[in-house]
Amino acid sequence: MDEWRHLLENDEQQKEQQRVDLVVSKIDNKISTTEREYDSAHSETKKVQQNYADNTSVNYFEVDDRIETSAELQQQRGLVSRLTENESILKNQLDTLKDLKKSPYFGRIDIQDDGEPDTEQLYIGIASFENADGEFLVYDWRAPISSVYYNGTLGKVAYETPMGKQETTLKKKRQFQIVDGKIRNMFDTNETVGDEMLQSALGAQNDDYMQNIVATIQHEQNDIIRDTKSNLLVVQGVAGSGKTSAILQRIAFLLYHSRDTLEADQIILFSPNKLFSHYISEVLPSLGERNMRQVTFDEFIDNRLKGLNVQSLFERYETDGKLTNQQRFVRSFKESAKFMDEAKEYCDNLAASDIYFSDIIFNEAVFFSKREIRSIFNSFPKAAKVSDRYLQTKNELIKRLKRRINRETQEDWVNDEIDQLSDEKYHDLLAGKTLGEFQNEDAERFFIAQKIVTDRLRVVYDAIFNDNFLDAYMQYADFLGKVDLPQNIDQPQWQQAINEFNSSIEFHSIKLDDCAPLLYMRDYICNTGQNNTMKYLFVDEMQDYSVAQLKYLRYAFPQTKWTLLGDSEQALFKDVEQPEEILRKLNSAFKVRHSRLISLMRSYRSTFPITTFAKSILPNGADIEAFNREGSIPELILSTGFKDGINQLIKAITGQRNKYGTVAVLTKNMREAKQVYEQIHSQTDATLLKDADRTLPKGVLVLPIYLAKGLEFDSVIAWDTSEKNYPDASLLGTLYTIITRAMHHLTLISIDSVTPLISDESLHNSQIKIERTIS
Ligand SMILES: Nc1ncnc2c1ncn2[C@@H]1O[C@H](COP(=O)(O)OP(=O)(O)OP(=O)(O)O)[C@@H](O)[C@H]1O
Repeated sequence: MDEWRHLLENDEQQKEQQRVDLVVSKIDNKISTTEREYDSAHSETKKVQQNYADNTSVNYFEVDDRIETSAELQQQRGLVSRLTENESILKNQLDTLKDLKKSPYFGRIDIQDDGEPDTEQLYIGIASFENADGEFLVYDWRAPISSVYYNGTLGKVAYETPMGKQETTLKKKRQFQIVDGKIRNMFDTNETVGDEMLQSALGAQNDDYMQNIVATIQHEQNDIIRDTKSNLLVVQGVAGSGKTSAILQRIAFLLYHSRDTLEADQIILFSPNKLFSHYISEVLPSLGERNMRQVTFDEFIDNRLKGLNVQSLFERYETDGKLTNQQRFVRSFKESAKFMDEAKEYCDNLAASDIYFSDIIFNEAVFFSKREIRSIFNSFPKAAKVSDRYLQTKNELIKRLKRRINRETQEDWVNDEIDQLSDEKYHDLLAGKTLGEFQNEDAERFFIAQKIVTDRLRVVYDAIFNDNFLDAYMQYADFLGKVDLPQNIDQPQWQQAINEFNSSIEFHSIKLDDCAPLLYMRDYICNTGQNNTMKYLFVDEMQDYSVAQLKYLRYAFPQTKWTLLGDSEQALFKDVEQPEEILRKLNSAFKVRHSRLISLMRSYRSTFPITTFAKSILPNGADIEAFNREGSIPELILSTGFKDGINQLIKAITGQRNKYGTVAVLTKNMREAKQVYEQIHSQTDATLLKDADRTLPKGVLVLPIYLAKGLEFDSVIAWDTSEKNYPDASLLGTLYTIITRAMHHLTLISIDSVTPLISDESLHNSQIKIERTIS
């Protein structure tokens, strides 16, 4: 009987292979024609570019000729950019076709619509592919019907289309693993996506880059990927549950779903660190899409507070010792939605006399005094919004500057300067004007004089344009002095916080908790800092953001739909907050309609024994579902003192390095990472990773956990999980995050007695293998 089934299966596989061969040959033909189109597009672009280059060097000094040339050049420039765009579209098509050729599809569904006599077979791959008659040989995984593959079990199924919900009957679901045009594996399944496929995807060794998960997307991940209705989508997912994978697939999905209205650079992702940005950078290109914008919160803030040394979240981890209760209250007040609301209210009610205007200085003298600026502000109706009055003040300052420029053109120094201009410089200043355009010589001279004075006074213009006439730091300090304090904060503690703010500003630096409210106040008064072109905003590791920071992002990107992802258990150096609580806070802070919380409880990254151990250290760990992948039990090495610990570490590294491509030694902070690195680098090929690093080398890596957020490694060694180093629950998230970076193997090294965060129960239940060194 078994033999009979085997023969049948073989027969089926042969038939499927024939189809793969056919599709591959059609893809091959398409590749050839696209290559020809690409070559001719490329030579066309080169020809036009050459022509453009030849033309830019002619007739430079004759004003009249230059105008003519410039119109012609503009036309050519437009042509070059159209041709380059066409060329890059063809190049993308070629890349996608080449990927398709290797593995044209990964799924097949057989469906039968009501009333139809036959079933239809649809094949699903990373992109669609049609034959010459317009028949789909491969359907894009994002097409409406493809959702059936990810969601449905056999029988009646429904799927969303642009025309509304459709129903059909799913008769068969088949999965393929096709490598270089050959079917390696195929099987029919009734599950969402069979476990065998997942096993093989997850069992692979870590790569430098994250892989797309298109062939094995799970049902609950599919909900995240295909959600187009929520304005605020919050994903709480346990470590390794595929949050990051799901949002990258979601971005690819959105780009497909709204391809006429959405561009990749209208999507922005806030990522936890620069290594992470690099790690995920290949997922979208592997799906044939361009990458979205990516930025870390630190980079974003740095860019907006130029000239100040902004404390990063990482510096905060490193420098903050244990906070007193009062310090914690101050921080959480500054990070709250209430504080931001108070800041807004303060700004809305500012009278002219309350605003900290600054003089605009030119050549060490006052050009516009703060008194003048304040009286301009005061001249606009008091009923108007402060930001409107401010904007009108800005416009008035620009008007006055222009008048000053016109007056200044009559001055002797300007005439002297014009007389000394070389012909070449003179023509440069005329840029774009023909001599005949001026009524007379005086008009021409006035035009040149205006240019010279404008150039000279550019600093004043820039000061107005960049809002330097508002002293945002003083304004913020004034707000700090006036805000209503919550009951739990003592006045002297608050005064100390104000003093600290003032003295750090004197040294051109600012603490992280002051950044969001200060920027918000400055931008809100000045009517700036808003980007209206972004349509989607994603925040990964949302538990690392304060509500105040998220509120500022909300202000900065007002037109965006939000997707926030995180894991409340992975909060570093702070207490855990429940996801429902986070959503409640965000809902009330943002006042959005259509918000949704999705929880992912299944963890895919680590082997079963590692996830089982990770669960055991969390109070609610039992809710986490471990994906069933075999592996060895995590090891705990109890060393006797630092020196012994380092010896054990070197031994563990050597053992792991024989088996795996990457072994990461993860520490609590940078200080420890440096200390460990110093001790081991002469005996291992270790690399110490720092804040600014953007790429992940292979081999042995030593890094603090905050740089490893969102990443994963074949083998992880957690450094010094001792009682001394992890004394209480405030470090539970840190330890949990370290443990869950491991894909295949986990070792913990503890100097003397182990942290109480690892319970006796897990030690006794053989969830971890203990080794003691003998001194
Ligand atoms: N459906 C899937 N198919 C194949 N692999 C998957 C799937 N879902 C997740 N994975 C794999 O599991 C690992 C963890 O995924 P990912 O990094 O997206 O999780 P995460 O929830 O963002 O993790 P963390 O919060 O711990 O950083 C990755 O290697 C990813 O490729």
